[in-house]
Amino acid sequence: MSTGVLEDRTTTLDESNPDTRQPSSLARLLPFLRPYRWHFTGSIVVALIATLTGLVIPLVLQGVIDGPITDGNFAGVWWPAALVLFLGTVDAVGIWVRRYLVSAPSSQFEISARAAVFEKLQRLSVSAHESWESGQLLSRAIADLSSLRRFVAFVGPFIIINTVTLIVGLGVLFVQSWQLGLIMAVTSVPLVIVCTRFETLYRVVARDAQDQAGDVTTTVEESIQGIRVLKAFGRSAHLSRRFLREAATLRGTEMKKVRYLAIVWELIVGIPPVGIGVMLAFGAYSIVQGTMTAGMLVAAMAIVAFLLWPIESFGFLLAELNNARTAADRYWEIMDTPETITEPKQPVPLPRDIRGVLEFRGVGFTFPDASSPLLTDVDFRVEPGETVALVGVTGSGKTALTNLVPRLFDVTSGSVTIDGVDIRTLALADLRSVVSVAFEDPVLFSASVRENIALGRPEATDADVDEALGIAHAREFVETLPWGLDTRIGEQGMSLSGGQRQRLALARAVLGKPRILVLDDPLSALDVGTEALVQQDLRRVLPHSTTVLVAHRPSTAALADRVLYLENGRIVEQGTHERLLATSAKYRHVMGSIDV
Ligand SMILES: Nc1ncnc2c1ncn2[C@@H]1O[C@H](COP(=O)(O)OP(=O)(O)OP(=O)(O)O)[C@@H](O)[C@H]1O
Repeated sequence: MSTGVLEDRTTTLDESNPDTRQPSSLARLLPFLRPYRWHFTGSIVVALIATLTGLVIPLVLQGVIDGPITDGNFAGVWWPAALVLFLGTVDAVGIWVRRYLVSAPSSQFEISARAAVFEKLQRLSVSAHESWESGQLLSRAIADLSSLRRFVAFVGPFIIINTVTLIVGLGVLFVQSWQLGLIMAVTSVPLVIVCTRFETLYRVVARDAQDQAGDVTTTVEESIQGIRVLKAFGRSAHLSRRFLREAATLRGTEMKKVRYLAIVWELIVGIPPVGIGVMLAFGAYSIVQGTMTAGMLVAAMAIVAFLLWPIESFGFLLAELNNARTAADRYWEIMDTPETITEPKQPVPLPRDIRGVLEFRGVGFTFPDASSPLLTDVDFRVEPGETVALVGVTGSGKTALTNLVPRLFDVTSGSVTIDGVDIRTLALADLRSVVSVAFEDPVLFSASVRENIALGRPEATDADVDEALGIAHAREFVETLPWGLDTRIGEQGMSLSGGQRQRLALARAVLGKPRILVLDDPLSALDVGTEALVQQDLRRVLPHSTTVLVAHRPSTAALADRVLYLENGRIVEQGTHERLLATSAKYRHVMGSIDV
């Protein structure tokens, strides 16, 4: 896959001007939370009540010191002690209720956002997928969404809770003694400056770290998928070095994050004691002067001690806020990718009793990232029951042409029609219900043989599946599998040979005798004997469909009623296989016949 887009994406955040980031990427997630708005509001209210009860304790302390203790009345301590116990219980219950209220909704948020990104990936065109590295997609769909869940469950609420706690605490301090409140407020100014600066710096490294984690995921994923090639070519060590290099880069960025965090923590933890010292000195002086009671000073100190955690937690909360913002930016980069293969606004219904006349009319096609057209003025018509083979040198555009029929790509000029209807005006589900495809590289999923074959037609009966297996000459080997049709194959199941996989992909394509069949060199991995057997049966079923068949071998081309010879994206010759063999030197060359 291309790396260019990754490079583009890692630089979408202009480091010199961090404000180029979409400011509302987190706010755009609110619709996911709307169904649980009362849970989240309730959890914040409960947490606020629980936290603010803690602020009452210093006032109780003041009452005890200036009252019963000063008066030597020990019996007067019981009620305040019971009150403190009650406030502590309220705090503990509040913590539990808050967690109870947010845990299920925040997990549900993660699931919904992940489902939305998965659906978006399904809707995105093949070209969009080709422009993203798979690891980047994985890290966005998995790690970034976990970071967002932490944000909605914990970080976001606590930014609100701690801010309110600080404001209320400062207010109580001002009411107690405006001088002590002022000292505390002045001490907060450097903290605000530190936090703002930290926020700006951390945002850039947070983005780098998340992109680099995507690179590492890509390398791991590629090394697992390509393990055979890597081993066969002895390149495992090379990939290990790449992995270690990327992991080291990521480690460097993570260490940078830790350094920023350490500095900010140091300042956040270090600055308040200066204020506390000044407050203590002022308080002691005031007590001596008789303008403040000992209880007032103890209460003020207890309030400041109570506010230390909300202050200190801001370093961590701001770091998490930035991780979440970057995660949200990266999430919306996927969600905002334009969908190029779209449903028509008002789909034309499929013609009743569809015949399956497939026509390419003046078709031109250029890949989205290519500078010149691949296909030019391609005109041909395939009648129902007819089989047309596409032949041409490698890279001449045969696969690209077949991809236009199920709209994996859209034509850039001209049109492709089925029974005279432009396929772009049909609903995608309708189009794909009449077009069946077998790709050159047969992809099987982690599922049973039956599920793999009935992928496009889940309603297919056992008899349909059996017939398709028969046509692809796959019945025998499927019967030898441990659980027959129910054997799990694909990535996490039984390994099959290339020819077996290809036959299952062919069975999947011919299942239910589709109106239009697109086969990209479907027999290339079969031995000559098996190929001959499959061809015999294919010959029997092809007349039921309109078939476009990419052929590299004479035996495959011979299945077709007509052959189109592609050169530089144009059809330059056409006729029956035999006629082209007899008349075209180019054709004979491509078919591997000795030129005469
Ligand atoms: N996604 C893409 N973006 C840009 N160019 C592409 C893309 N996919 C394929 N190409 C280029 O388009 C050209 C035609 O590719 P295509 O796969 O259609 O050839 P083909 O005739 O089927 O070849 P083969 O016989 O080797 O299968 C090639 O030069 C290929 O590099």
